[in-house]
Amino acid sequence: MKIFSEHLLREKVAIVTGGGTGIGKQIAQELGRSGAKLVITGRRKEVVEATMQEFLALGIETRAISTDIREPQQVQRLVDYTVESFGRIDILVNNAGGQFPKKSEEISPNGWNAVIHNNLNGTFYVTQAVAKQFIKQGTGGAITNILVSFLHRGAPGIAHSVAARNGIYGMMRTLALEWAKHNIRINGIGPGLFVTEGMQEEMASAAGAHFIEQVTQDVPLGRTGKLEELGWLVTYLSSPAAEYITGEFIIIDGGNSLGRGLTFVPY
Ligand SMILES: CCCCC/C=C/C(=O)SCCNC(=O)CCNC(=O)[C@H](O)C(C)(C)COP(=O)(O)OP(=O)(O)OC[C@H]1O[C@@H](n2cnc3c(N)ncnc32)[C@H](O)[C@@H]1OP(=O)(O)O
Ligand SMILES: NC(=O)C1=CN([C@@H]2O[C@H](COP(=O)(O)OP(=O)(O)OC[C@H]3O[C@@H](n4cnc5c(N)ncnc54)[C@H](OP(=O)(O)O)[C@@H]3O)[C@@H](O)[C@H]2O)C=CC1
Repeated sequence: MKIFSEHLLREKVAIVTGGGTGIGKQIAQELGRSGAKLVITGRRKEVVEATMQEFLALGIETRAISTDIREPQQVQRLVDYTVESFGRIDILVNNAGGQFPKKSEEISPNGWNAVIHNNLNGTFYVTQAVAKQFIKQGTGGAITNILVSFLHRGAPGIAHSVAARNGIYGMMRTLALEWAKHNIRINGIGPGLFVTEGMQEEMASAAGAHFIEQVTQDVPLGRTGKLEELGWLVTYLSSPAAEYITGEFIIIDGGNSLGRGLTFVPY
């Protein structure tokens, strides 16, 4: 379904980290269908290049480059490549990330650091490099961080990831204040359960075959999310329609984080 005009983001240039797979791919596609030129990135070159070919076939102007967001030099290369390709940057989606489920008493120091480094440090490196380009351009820009629905509630089994995402949340609120004078907006969204290959490999395989069914039972709207629903939300936040929104966190989880509600209903 097409919600937004193909002209909404015309002449805008967007970087999507982790844009070769799953949620990032769908967000990139929706930004592209709304007129943005795309640079998609991830560690696996063959994955981002295959996705680029799919987007080019849809008529979306796309470039792909491999980047490990944990490496500041590679991140700067991503920014330089985007500016060389399209002349500017207007939109950043920090989607790359993830974790492995593990009881907290069993997470090794190295495992803890790996998840913090990938999610929190990596997101800062990309955000800082792109914001410097926004400031240089004098155009402002829109940044959206893909966080998790249980950011404030907590989630047993992934303490490292919840800690890292809360770190991003604190960073995001601070940068919204610091960079408002440059008209840089920075927001976050918290997806509930969206079925992707990555999610199934990392979460469902560790948590058991019924993980998805079990989580879905707790979702008031009775289903998992559709990937395009994330694409629409990020497109909105990246667009002029959201020009007065910054530092905000929006949960998109079918009501899952509301819990089951009161068991007593007064009617
Ligand atoms: C209700 C809603 C639920 C929704 C929940 C959310 C779902 C999602 O987020 S879906 C996203 C799916 N994709 C991912 O999660 C990607 C996951 N992978 C990564 O992000 C990275 O691979 C990494 C950060 C987890 C690890 O990166 P890396 O630094 O390359 O890892 P190393 O191999 O060097 O290992 C370092 C350290 O971490 C331990 N470790 C790594 N993976 C695992 C694992 N799967 N299980 C257990 N431990 C792991 C590894 O053992 C190392 O520690 P030491 O052994 O102590 O050296
Ligand atoms: N699916 C879900 O239900 C939910 C997902 N999320 C979050 O949404 C995001 C996308 O998840 P999803 O699409 O499901 O899973 P994926 O595993 O498909 O997405 C992770 C993406 O991030 C990229 N990536 C990971 N580490 C790095 C790195 N160091 N440098 C560059 N790219 C990296 C991966 O590419 P590569 O391996 O090639 O580097 C991959 O494209 C993640 O941050 C996830 O935690 C949040 C809530 C729920």
